[in-house]
Amino acid sequence: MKQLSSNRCFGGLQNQYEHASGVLNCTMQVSVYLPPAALQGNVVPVVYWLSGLTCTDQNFTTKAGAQRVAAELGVALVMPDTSPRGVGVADAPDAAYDLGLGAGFYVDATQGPWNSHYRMYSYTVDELPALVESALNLGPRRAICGHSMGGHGALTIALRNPSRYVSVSAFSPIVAPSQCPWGEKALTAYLGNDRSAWTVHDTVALIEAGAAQLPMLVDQGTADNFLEGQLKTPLLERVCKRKGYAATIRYQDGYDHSYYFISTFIEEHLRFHAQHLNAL
Ligand SMILES: N[C@@H](CCC(=O)N[C@@H](CSC=O)C(=O)NCC(=O)O)C(=O)O
Repeated sequence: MKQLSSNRCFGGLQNQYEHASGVLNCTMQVSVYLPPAALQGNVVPVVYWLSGLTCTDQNFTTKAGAQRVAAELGVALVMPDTSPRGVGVADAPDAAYDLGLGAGFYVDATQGPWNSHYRMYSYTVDELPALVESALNLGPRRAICGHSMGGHGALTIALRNPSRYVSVSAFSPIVAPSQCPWGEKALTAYLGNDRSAWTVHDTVALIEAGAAQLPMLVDQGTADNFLEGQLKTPLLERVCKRKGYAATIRYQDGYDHSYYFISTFIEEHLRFHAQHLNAL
């Protein structure tokens, strides 16, 4: 990994790196916060953060204000980009914000022209942790968290890989991409028309199918413009109740979809993850 920048932050370091990705077939950027404990030579656990539509590795890094609590708790934060990038990487024909660049949806595309680069599921689950954790001496204890499209990514990735993550949390996640316009558009493009291929990338469908329990926290703002049409949190509440899945799902009064919401509650999410990361 080539270091692009490094800034002292709450006694730790906020770094940005560039690396070649064999899985995505392009060069990627990733931001990493190293808490003071890591700089003192301790092997610290990691919270992976997955961002939403239009984001890069920089949105959460610069807007969420997560570093102060990560420093206190002694956890590293890893913030990847949301899609492959660069020359030859396909984008939506109309440069739409909800498909292509900035909108990888954390799936491995099987359909052209996306399938030569868009493999964000394998990148997030396998390639990135292997690279970052060995290069920076982090882990192996991990938690995963995300927002909106990234909340969908965090939930589906954790549900499919419960042995790799001790806990999962999400802000305003797309809980059922098979049942909303953002998800239907992206999953059709990346995975094709056969909806049976979509179910492993749909939180509600995974829980319906009996996914293993792991500690799960979800926060959703009541003033979020996307709640009714895209995020559909009640579908998650209903499937959890029906299947006896013990998730904590909270509605936060008056909060919208923005990083102001995330910055308000990120401390609670990091403390939730630290409780499980340190229990091992
Ligand atoms: N431009 C779009 C909406 C884009 C948007 O709100 N992106 C969110 C994530 S939405 C779900 O994945 C985001 O995180 N934006 C970056 C930020 O820094 O706020 C529209 O106008 O509808």
